[in-house]
Amino acid sequence: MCTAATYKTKDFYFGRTLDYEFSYGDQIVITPRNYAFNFRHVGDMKNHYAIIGMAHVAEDYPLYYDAMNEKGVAMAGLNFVGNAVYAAIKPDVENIAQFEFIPWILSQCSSLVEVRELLERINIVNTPFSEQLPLAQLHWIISDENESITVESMSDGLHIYDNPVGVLTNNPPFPQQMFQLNNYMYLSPKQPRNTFCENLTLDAYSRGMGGLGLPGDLSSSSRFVRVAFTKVNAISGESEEESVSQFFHILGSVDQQRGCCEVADGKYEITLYTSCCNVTKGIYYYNTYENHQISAVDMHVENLDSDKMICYPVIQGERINYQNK
Ligand SMILES: C[C@H](CCC(=O)NCCS(=O)(=O)O)[C@H]1CC[C@H]2[C@@H]3[C@H](O)C[C@@H]4C[C@H](O)CC[C@]4(C)[C@H]3C[C@H](O)[C@]12C
Repeated sequence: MCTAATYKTKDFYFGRTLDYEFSYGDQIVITPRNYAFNFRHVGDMKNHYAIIGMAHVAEDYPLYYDAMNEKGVAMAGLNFVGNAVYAAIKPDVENIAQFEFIPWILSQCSSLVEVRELLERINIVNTPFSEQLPLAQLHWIISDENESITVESMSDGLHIYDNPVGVLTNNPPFPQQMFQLNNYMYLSPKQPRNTFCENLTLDAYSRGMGGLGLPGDLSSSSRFVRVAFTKVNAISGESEEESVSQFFHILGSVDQQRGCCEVADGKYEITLYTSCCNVTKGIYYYNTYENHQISAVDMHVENLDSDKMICYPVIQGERINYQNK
């Protein structure tokens, strides 16, 4: 399971949890403007917008999971198992392999308006990266500071949905996820009033009772409602520290602890990492299951005119701040 969310204070923030039972070996990867992307079916792109995100690197190629570009567009791929279907190659369209989708969009779009234009000509195709790294069944959230969309490639074609709540999890398809929010419109951060029966004396005996009924389990539809409720009600100061901290708290509402979601005998899904992109400033923040300290990589500290990928290892291991030794 995975969850993605957007958040706006003074700057625009975008991030995700990546939940799985093992890591593919991830790094924070910057592809500067002159790193050549060799797209399988549409040829080479020698220069483009710079990109930073979490990726698995194979054959000197960044297989991004989530990323943003220097122009303020961000996107993430989340599992969509059993529903994602990629097309065969077609003439007169831009055939982009599933693993190329993030670089294709982020290398050339400076806004969601441009993303929508590019998506009119795209065909997401079923070309695998390699035998060892076959197709991943994903859907995507793409955002700038003004709007978000969800992209789902299914057996009946490519769907592009407005995503007015700015969150995404996994199955079922996005329209069903949005529809179920109707069931929770009574939820509120305020204390409830007794509308049950005026002749009964009912007591709001605990704080937080306006949220009674918010689903607490780890299923993707429950996480969708929970992170949506948390995100739309979350209040933060405008400073970078307050905003980043609040963003991690929002995704903390759907954090997965080892042992609570068994995926095979003795194998458990956990939140391997949580990311928070300051999309306005190009800073990639993250923490991991084993390291709660927030680490960051700022793309603008690097030479973004380079033609070589720049990689930073994910820092693991808890760093505990002893106060008396
Ligand atoms: C497993 C990840 C998704 C996590 C997730 O959504 N879990 C939910 C599980 S479930 O639905 O609830 O069952 C996905 C997100 C991005 C994926 C990676 C990226 O797409 C990049 C490449 C793409 C290659 O085709 C396969 C390897 C890969 C390196 C992918 C491996 C894996 O499928 C990743 C890491």
